[in-house]
Amino acid sequence: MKTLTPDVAVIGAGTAGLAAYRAAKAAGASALLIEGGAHGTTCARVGCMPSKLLIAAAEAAHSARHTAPFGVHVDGAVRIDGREVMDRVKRERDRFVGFVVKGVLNIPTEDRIEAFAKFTAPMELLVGEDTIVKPGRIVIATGSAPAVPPPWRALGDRLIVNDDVFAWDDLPERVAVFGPGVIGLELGQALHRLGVKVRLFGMGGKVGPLSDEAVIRSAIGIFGAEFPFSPDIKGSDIRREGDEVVVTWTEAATGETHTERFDYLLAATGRRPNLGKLGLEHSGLELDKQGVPVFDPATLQCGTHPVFIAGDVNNIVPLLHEAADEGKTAGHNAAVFPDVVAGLRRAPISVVFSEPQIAMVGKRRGELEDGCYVTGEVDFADQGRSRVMLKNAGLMHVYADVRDGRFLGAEWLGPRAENIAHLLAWAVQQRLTVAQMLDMPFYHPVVEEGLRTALRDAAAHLAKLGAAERECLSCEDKASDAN
Ligand SMILES: Cc1cc2nc3c(=O)[nH]c(=O)nc-3n(C[C@H](O)[C@H](O)[C@H](O)COP(=O)(O)OP(=O)(O)OC[C@H]3O[C@@H](n4cnc5c(N)ncnc54)[C@H](O)[C@@H]3O)c2cc1C
Ligand SMILES: NC(=O)c1ccc[n+]([C@@H]2O[C@H](COP(=O)([O-])OP(=O)(O)OC[C@H]3O[C@@H](n4cnc5c(N)ncnc54)[C@H](O)[C@@H]3O)[C@@H](O)[C@H]2O)c1
Repeated sequence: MKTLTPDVAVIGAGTAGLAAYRAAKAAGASALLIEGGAHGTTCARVGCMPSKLLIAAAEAAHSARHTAPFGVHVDGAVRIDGREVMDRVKRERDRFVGFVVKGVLNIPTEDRIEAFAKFTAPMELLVGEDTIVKPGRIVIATGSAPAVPPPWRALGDRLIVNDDVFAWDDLPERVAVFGPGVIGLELGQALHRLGVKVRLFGMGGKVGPLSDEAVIRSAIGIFGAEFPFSPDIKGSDIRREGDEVVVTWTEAATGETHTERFDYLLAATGRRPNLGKLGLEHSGLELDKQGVPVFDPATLQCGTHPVFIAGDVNNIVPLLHEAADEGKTAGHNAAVFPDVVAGLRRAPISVVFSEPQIAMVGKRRGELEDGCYVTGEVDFADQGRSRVMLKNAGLMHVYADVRDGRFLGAEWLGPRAENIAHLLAWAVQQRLTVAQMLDMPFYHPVVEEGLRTALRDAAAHLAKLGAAERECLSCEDKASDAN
């Protein structure tokens, strides 16, 4: 048995772990990076990048099929070669993974171990079978994994998750996608556009990360018009017959029961932190009800222990740029412990790469208190530039503080949302008011003119408020931490 005593041990060489390792080293600590699975990060191997590659192929197919309204006709069938689609997805994915792996291989060999780590005592890790690590500080950056309802395991190899999709050599014929969250929506729509027979199933009528009911209704209408979408089912029965998955479900809205057969069930029903095999019961850390160590979201420190937790595993905001920021905070704080500092927290931003795209910035509608904000709206159906491009679908809601007109956040689906989301997130971070945003330039004709319509609508609502409504003493605290 070998014993190592680095200043900092980082468990997990994903986006957060790599950032933590680099930050710890930059702050002058010795650091050990421990990776139990494949190098290359979730984002590059089975997450952000392969999903966007699949979506890009789907967009190409969709565009090719929808030229006629412009008077442009593609004579002959649009043919999708599933093998070629998957070949490009995997080739390009491997290229992205290759860059990450190259970066890992540049880390000195004495600074990395390839084996799973688990706590055997507070501040003691067993790594693999023959190494004990007794570090001064620990960063937990073990990421997350799909949360699959246990009864579905009976489907055997007909049950798949996102990782399996990106291992396909060819596209299947029929896939039941469960979970209309971010992953289910992105992959479900892409597969549909690539000619796979898809039905997207949800429970409770939610879509993606949206919390604004009007925007959710718009999303259900738009996606439901494009592919079979059952956003709110109850009483489903899922079983395997031969190589088929047979799904029987009841639509909550109509009470109608249906049965359909598929080749696979893709579980996109959420993700949960990778903590199960970490031996946290030996760590001395206080755990919350979900079994996640209790930690300070600013410093990422777990209680008063010299242990930090970063990335998807802490379940704050499971997004790539957040994992990178948190990794940096955790690694730096581990190196300088006990002089820990609050890390950078940027304005919230998230984008779903469906079409239309969904985006959210700043405060979600569900986080705002009634009476404390006004809503400005634009429907993209009549928005000039969107109509020109025949991308005129979607609804945007922007929220502004009743007291000072400060822009609080937005939820929407619509064209070019990935770009507009950045303008708006920057506005949130700069604490701009709606009036200040309306003083900024808007070119013509651009989709951003739709945003201006929503901001003008919010400004009009603000102008109508009386002095008492503006005072809104009840929402003082909520609004002050809107950033
Ligand atoms: C399909 C999909 C699409 C996505 N698309 C986007 C997107 O478009 N934009 C976006 O911002 N985010 C997206 N995400 C989310 C993003 O991928 C994650 O937020 C990010 O990868 C999290 O990084 P991480 O470092 O926390 O975890 P990971 O990259 O998963 O790293 C954790 C590492 O820890 C290792 N590990 C686990 N347990 C142990 C142990 N006990 N010992 C040693 N090592 C261990 C794992 O093997 C893994 O390598 C997507 C996710 C998925 C699944
Ligand atoms: N574009 C992006 O930035 C991007 C893309 C993919 C993933 N991600 C990250 O990955 C995280 C996980 O994504 P996800 O889509 O797995 O989770 P999610 O939490 O976004 O969605 C899970 C969905 O599954 C539904 N659900 C749960 N159990 C169900 C059941 N039995 N039947 C039907 N529906 C059920 C939930 O109601 C929810 O709508 C996201 O929160 C996001 O942070 C980001």
